[in-house]
Amino acid sequence: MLSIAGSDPSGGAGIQADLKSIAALGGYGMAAITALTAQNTLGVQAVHVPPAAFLGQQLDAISDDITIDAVKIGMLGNAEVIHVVRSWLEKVRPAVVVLDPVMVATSGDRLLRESAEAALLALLPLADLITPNLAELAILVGEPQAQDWADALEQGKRLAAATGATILVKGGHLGGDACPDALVNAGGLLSRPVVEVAGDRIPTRNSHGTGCSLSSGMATAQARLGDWEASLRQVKPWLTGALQASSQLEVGAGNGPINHFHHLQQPLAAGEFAAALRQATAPDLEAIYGLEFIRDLAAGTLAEHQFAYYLAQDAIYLNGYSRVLARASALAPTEAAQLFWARSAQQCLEVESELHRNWLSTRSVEHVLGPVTKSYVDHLLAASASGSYGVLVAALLPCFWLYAEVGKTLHAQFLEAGAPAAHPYAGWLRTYADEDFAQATREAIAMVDDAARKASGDEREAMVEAFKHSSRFEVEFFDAPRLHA
Ligand SMILES: Nc1ncnc2c1ncn2[C@@H]1O[C@H](COP(=O)(O)OP(=O)(O)O)[C@@H](O)[C@H]1O
Ligand SMILES: Cc1ncc(COP(=O)(O)OP(=O)(O)O)c(N)n1
Repeated sequence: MLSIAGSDPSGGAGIQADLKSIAALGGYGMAAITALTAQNTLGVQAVHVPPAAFLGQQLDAISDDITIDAVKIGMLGNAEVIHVVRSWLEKVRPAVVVLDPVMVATSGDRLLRESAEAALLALLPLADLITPNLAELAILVGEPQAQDWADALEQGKRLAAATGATILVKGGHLGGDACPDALVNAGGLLSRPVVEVAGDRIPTRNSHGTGCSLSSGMATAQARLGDWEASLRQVKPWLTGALQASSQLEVGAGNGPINHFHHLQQPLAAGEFAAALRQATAPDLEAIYGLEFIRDLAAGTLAEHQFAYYLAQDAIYLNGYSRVLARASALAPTEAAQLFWARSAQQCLEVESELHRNWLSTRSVEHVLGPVTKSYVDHLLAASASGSYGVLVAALLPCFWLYAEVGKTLHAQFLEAGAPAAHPYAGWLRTYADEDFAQATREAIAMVDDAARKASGDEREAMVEAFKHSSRFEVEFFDAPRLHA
């Protein structure tokens, strides 16, 4: 499979996207470079088109030696380059030619000189499949850009009639929840003149290189299947999955790339997921240490009514938390995990009753569900209703992890200060840094890590989200006495 296209050094579009797409769909990728761009996810900063004759040499070097099953043509840059590609196509006549008439990047930067549009038009009849986006389709038929899908299909029909090629009309730049694509050819090449393949619109900014990836994916699939409809039915779901999984990549600050290899997920090493969660929670841990409540608790200057509010909310929270722990036990995949979560649920209830017995019985405080406690428990209940064991235990983890870390730090500070007996919260600070709880926290982390290693990519993403939400609630929970006591 040969891509004749421009280079995108940020790896999202151009030949870099083409080679990834070809490999992802099982082809062997080759690339003849038409132009160099300096671009990233924010836009194109510069374009350099090397002498067109050198492109001719690249193309000849490939076709003189290697059988080419299919060609995808992308960015061409100028009329001289188009001329070289045209001569080479006429000479070699590859079995499959897909032409993505790249003119302007989504960022608005030109990738084809305006003066070369006529030369591009003349190249179109040499293609088997042309894959314009809505703006390119409009230019190629010399009309204003289609405002809806029906108009786009009509323009596709006119371009098919003018070129004799099959047109892949793309719904990427339409609004709405759906994102259809359609093959258009009235010449009897398809089962119907318009073959539409429906698709959901993925709500993401990471659409850099979708057009490149679709066209090279279509060329790769067509070389194997010899059927445009079957090719689109294979490539479109793959592309949708790549858009869906694009957030896993976190490349750049603008329109990021799609995740071409989403279906070949790398197995996670033991501890890798937990390490990523630890990193994700670092800002929340910092935020907790910066809270007035924590600083005053450590210094012994915390107002008693705030402490009492915290204890009362903790008791209410632990009751809800215990129920969700019991649900984790019910969903657990192994007996060891089932036992661990069930034991944790029981211990949680014991801590709750200890709170009432030893800490709350002597204080006058309202036992009313506070707003943060409610939101936090609601979030845990939603995670438990998700039906995913991984998502549920990821949501449960920050209560173990952040509490254990904060407890260890406050306890160490208390000891460093000589464990002053006159400290008003000495009794409470001594209970922090309990080794049994630290051990349970290590086990909970290992259980979440293990669940992530067995989870699908989507489920892992949902686990990270659930964990981050709970982690944020931990900050809010420690800050709630200041706001609501
Ligand atoms: N948000 C999205 N969700 C799902 N599919 C999309 C989305 N954006 C683009 N696509 C798909 O990506 C491919 C490229 O479409 P498009 O964005 O219109 O082209 P280009 O990248 O050339 O501007 C098409 O298959 C289109 O349906
Ligand atoms: C070198 C290069 N070629 C093509 C494009 C355009 O990519 P495309 O997939 O059409 O869409 P956007 O990346 O513009 O969203 C490019 N940017 N660079």
